[in-house]
Amino acid sequence: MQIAFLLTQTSLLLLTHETNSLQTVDPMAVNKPLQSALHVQQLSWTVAEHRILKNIDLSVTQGDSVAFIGPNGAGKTSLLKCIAGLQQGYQGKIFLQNESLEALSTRQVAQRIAFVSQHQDTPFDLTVNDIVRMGLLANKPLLAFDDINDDEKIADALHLVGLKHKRWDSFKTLSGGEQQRILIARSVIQSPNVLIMDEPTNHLDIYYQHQILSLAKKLDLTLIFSIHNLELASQYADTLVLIDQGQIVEQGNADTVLTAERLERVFKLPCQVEPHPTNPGKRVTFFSGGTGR
Ligand SMILES: Nc1ncnc2c1ncn2[C@@H]1O[C@H](COP(=O)(O)OP(=O)(O)OP(=O)(O)O)[C@@H](O)[C@H]1O
Repeated sequence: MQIAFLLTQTSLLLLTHETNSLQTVDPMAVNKPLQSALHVQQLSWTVAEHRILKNIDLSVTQGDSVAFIGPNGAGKTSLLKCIAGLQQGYQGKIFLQNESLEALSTRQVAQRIAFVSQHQDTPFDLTVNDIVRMGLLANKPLLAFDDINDDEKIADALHLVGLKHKRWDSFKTLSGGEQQRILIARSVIQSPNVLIMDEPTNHLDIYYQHQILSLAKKLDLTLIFSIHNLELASQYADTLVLIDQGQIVEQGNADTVLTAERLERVFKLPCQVEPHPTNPGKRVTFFSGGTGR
C-alpha cells in the first residue's frame, strides 16, 4: 500500500511501506490521463466486393504492447497495414496520437510508425548498413548527407540488436532471425512512437522468437504485432485482439480473451487453456478432431 504525502505544490513523496523507500514523484504525472497512441473507429475495408475488415473499433494506449491473433485470412495483416498507412481506400477513421492518419503526410506517418513486414526480400544487394540507414530518412531532408551522428546512430542500433559485427555484410546473406533484428534496428533509428510487426516470429526458431519479442518490448515503444503462437502472444502482449473473418471477436488481457470455449469456436478445434506453469501468460493446447472450417 502506498501513502502519498503532499510536501510542496510541485513535488510529492511516495512512501512505499514494503520497501520503506521514498521516491520523488512529479505531481503532474499523478492522475494524468493515459495518452492515446492509436484510435481506430469503425474501420472497414473492402476489396473486389469482399469485405475484409468490418467495423473495427480499437484503442491503444501509449506504451502498451498489443497482439493481433486469429486464424489465417482473419484480416490481421490488412488491419496492420491500414494502421501503418499502407492501405488506402478504407472507411472509418484512424487516429495516431489523436491526429487523423489521413491528415498526415507519408513522412509524418513514418516519423510516428515503423513497420516490419513479414516479407523482407530486397531486390538489390544491399548491406546491413544500407538497410538500417533507411530508418534515418523519416527524419532527414531527402537529399541531406550523412553526418557523424548518423554513423553513430546506425552503430548504436546495430549494437542494440547484437549485430554490430554484421554491419558491412550483405543483408541477403543473413539468417531470417538476423534479418528480423536488422529490421528492428532500422525501426529504432526511425525513432517512431509505434512499432508494428507483422508476424515477426515467422520462420524463426523458438530461441529467436523469444529474442525478437523481448527485444521489441524492451524498446519501450507502443508495440503492435500479429502472431499465431497464442502462448507467446499472452506472454509478451498486454492486450490481445482476437480477429476472425474481419471482425474483432474479443479484446483485453489474456484472461479475458483466451478462453477455451472462444478459441474452440474461432479455430474450430477442441482446446484447453491453463496458466503457463513457468512463463507469464497462458498455456494453450489444441486437440485434433475439430468440426472443420
Ligand atoms: N490486396 C488484396 N486483394 C484481395 N484480397 C486481399 C488483399 N489483401 C488481403 N486480401 C484478403 O483478405 C483476407 C485477409 O487477409 P490478411 O492477410 O489480412 O489475413 P491474416 O489474418 O493476416 O492472415 P494470415 O494469418 O494467413 O497471414 C484474405 O482472405 C486475403 O486473401
